[in-house]
Amino acid sequence: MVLTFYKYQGTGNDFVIIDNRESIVSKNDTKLIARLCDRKFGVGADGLMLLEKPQNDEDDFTMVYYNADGKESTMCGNGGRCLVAFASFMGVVKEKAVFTAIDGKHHAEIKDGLVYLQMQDVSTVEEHESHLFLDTGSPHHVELVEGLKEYNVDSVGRKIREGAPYYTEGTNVNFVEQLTDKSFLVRTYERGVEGETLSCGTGVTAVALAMHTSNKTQAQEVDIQTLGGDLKITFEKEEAGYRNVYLIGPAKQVFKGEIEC
Ligand SMILES: N[C@H](CCC[C@H](N)C(=O)O)C(=O)O
Repeated sequence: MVLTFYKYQGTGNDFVIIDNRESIVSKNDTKLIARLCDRKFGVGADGLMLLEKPQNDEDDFTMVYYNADGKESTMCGNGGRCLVAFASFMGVVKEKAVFTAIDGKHHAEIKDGLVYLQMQDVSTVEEHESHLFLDTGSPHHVELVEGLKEYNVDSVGRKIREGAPYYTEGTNVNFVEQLTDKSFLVRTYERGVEGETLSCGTGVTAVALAMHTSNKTQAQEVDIQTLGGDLKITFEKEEAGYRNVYLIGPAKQVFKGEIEC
């Protein structure tokens, strides 16, 4: 079968996207999905998304996300932004979108060439001695480090991801360096890619909320620099946690292709 796919990237986090509204790809074909994400034997990507038919009247579409290992995973923030851009490119939506992903309903808007993606509310931010932990649709361990540019993200990130208390379930690991009173540099070891990615959307969202929780910033609009580009996170602090959390940034189509599979 010849499969048409689209390659997108959001601040360097890259994805294969397939319009699967006619169910050409079976949702549990782990082997095919891992092959498509393979950077030597396939297209190559950090993850893959299927654009699926909506499951209810309010939604425009459904998002299904897979890590590069071919297994369905939790929410992908950069992937969600890319899927909204793809849905607009395909004429499924104009500049506003409502869709359901594994962590629930999301509203999004394309404005001034950027995709604004509303993330789920976050009710709990765990504060530990050396780090913070929270779930922004995917699990995130967040720790401040010095000299982040030279830091060995891959090996230290892997140890944390595999060790206590995460073990097999794992977590994403975000290393942070404060730049100003409302901006940070972030590098992320991403679960399921099992390596550093150029950026991680749910990760930078977690960092922004963690830095606010630990009083490193009082701002409710935080700028994050990643190796793949710049993202902005806006949010409202409420009694217990955070709401109206938005992940804002670019999402670009790199190429369209066909692959025999
Ligand atoms: N690999 C992550 C999901 C994708 C996260 C990242 N690509 C993002 O933009 O949020 C996990 O298994 O938790």
